Amino acid sequence: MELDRSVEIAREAIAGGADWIEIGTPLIKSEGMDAIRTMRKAFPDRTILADMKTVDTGAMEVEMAAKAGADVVIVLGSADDSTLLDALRSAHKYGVRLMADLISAPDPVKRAIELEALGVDYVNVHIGIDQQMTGKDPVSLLKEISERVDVQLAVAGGLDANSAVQAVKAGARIVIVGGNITRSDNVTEAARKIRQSVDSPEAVEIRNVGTVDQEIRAILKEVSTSNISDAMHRKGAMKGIHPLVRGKVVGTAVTVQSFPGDWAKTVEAIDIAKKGDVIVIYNGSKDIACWGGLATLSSLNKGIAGVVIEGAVRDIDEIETLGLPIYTSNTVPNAGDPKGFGEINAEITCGGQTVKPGDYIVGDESGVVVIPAERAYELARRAKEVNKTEKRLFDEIRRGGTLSEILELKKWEKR
Ligand SMILES: O=C([C@H](O)CO)[C@H](O)[C@H](O)COP(=O)(O)O
Repeated sequence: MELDRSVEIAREAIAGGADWIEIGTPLIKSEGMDAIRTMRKAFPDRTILADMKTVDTGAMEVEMAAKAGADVVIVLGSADDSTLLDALRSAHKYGVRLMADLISAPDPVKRAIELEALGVDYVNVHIGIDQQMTGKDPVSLLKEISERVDVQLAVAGGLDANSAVQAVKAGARIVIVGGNITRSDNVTEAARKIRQSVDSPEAVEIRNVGTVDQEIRAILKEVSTSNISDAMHRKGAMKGIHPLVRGKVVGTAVTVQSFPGDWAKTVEAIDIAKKGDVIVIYNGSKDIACWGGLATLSSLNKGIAGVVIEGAVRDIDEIETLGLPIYTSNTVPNAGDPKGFGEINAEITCGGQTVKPGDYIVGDESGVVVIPAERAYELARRAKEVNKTEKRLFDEIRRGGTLSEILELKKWEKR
């Protein structure tokens, strides 16, 4: 099934204008050389690129890929020269071309010059998927390398219609696109967009993604708390906190440590919070409210994005009319008194999660997740990848079949 799905995705990508089919390393690891054989058979006229990521026994791995039907084989650029030279001998013997991949090479510019001298057919300027999640992209490196070598350059690393144009302008002859085509819910359309932008770069308007914070917020608005929790290896979700008023919340935390029934700090936090912040409160009592309608209206006046409370809320009818998204563990009619104990913007625990001021908080109909500020960009990007994969799966299930069939659940159960 894994292979059937890949063939189908490749077919849809070709319909959108893809020239080459790259067989990615994960598919090769999962299915072995059969992945190459199957693609060769399905697409006899296409160039098949086998991403072997060979780091040793260059000759043997190139031979295997060539005999299975590859036209171009990827060897790691950071492999020893002896591996590259033997891979080249094998490539010449079996009539395939060699692409050296600069992924994680310590000095990629120097290595590109060396690889050209060794005689590889292509050098791939590649930022790996994990590196992409930390904000790296291949285009600036590509510019630098293209000024120093004449060998044909390929580029890969999270490219979309926008960055593919920049890559072509920076000197790429081959544009390798993975997730932005294969995980799309409309593979043909996604491939067509990339094709158009590569063919007519002048027609593409280069968009500005803004500050890192703006980019994080924009991505988090697109994804769900479930996507984020998956990206965090199932962590990050608050326990026992549920949506009270419908609506999505994305913002940075202003934290409040307060004590049962004491609503002074919870309300003072509204004055400290800035537009777009989320107030996150630990109150410690599910039986006395520390938040109500007047606090909610005050929050709306300040542009606060939402409120998360481990504790109790009252004035629910008013709050529903006001519409500020609130997540809480309980509702009661009775409030306590403003005594002034507690702290604003200290590290707290809310819903079983540690929350620091400035952490990103996302709430939706499923609940609330906390994203540590120092990993927010990476986790937002990873959540976006989860979201893309799910969209693709939705599309496949809509065509018929079931989730376990499509994922081959039985095959991948732990043994
Ligand atoms: O080579 C790749 C990666 O290392 C996993 O094997 C990808 O095919 C390559 O990065 C292209 O995919 P995207 O980065 O998702 O465009």
